[in-house]
Amino acid sequence: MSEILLEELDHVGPATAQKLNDAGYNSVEAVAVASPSELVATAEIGESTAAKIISAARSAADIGGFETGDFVMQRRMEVGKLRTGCEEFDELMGGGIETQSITEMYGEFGSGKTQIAHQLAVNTQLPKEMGGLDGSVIIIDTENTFRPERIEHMVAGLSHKFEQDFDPAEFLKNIHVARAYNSNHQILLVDAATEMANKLKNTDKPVRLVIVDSLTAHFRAEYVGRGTLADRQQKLNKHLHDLQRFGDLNNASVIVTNQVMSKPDAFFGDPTRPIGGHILGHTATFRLYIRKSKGDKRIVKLVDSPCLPDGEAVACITTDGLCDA
Ligand SMILES: Nc1ncnc2c1ncn2[C@@H]1O[C@H](COP(=O)(O)OP(=O)(O)OP(=O)(O)O)[C@@H](O)[C@H]1O
Repeated sequence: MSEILLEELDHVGPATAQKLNDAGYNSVEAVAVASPSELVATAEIGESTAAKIISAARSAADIGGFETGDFVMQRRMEVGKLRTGCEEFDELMGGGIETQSITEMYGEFGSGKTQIAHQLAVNTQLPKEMGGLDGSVIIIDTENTFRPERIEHMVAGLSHKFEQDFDPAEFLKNIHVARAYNSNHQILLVDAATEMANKLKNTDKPVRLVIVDSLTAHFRAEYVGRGTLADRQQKLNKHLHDLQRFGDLNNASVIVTNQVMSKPDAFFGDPTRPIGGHILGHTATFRLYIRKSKGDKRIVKLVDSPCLPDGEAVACITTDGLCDA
């Protein structure tokens, strides 16, 4: 990320910098990739000023351009796989949840998205030979669903599974949780996450997982009605790009949850369509549709992945956490 502040750009005075900040454009990069009409609408500045600001931001920003295939290959070779605790689920994902990718879990209320997210927050901390990423975790919690007790249960579950004494307190110490109070706050927390990740970068527990649970709840509550759809998608899109960048820079997995509409008759179209619609579909690299089955069983369906066949896995959610059915 560039060290240059917005107010240091040509054509940006303190008042405009403040407006841009309030609208969620808090870095030179964010402005550089915005469109003039976006800035006009959100920061209340004229079209020609907007264009000048964007052009200044583009010259100043540290925006990645082209890179050679061997470099891309090298980065791909560093991709880690985070095991879920359920073998069938891991197989479905080609060995586990990938780092440097966004994995979206969508499903109805109570389908188990938050439970799986908790389990991944625990597993990430395990050493690689146990299926973890030897890292720490950042959770952006939008609905107050993080439960430290569940982490304790799941760590106890791992102790049974690996016949080894894991200390739940140690696991809790490596999970950094922030409540997001609205969508703008949620977007800003990715910057805070970047700061945290930079701090932990050279420790023995660098950040290897970021969870946004729920990705879409605030956006859905704040942008109501068809007229606001474009704005909502634009903001969500920016947020997802920030998250993807975070994943790339930190070799971290990004998990986002998304509730699907549960009252089919109240909406148009397929009731199981996730809320973010098209933009989310194209940005999330792996999309998992989670649904409840009999008892504690859950069906995990992989939907359009770039390099894996679509398919389904059955997993169980128990007090000890996620396990084989
Ligand atoms: N301690 C536990 N032991 C066993 N199962 C549990 C436990 N806690 C929660 N569950 C299971 O997880 C379900 C809740 O799942 P979860 O909160 O992950 O849903 P969600 O998909 O995140 O829903 P929402 O969209 O409302 O956030 C419960 O209905 C229950 O079946």
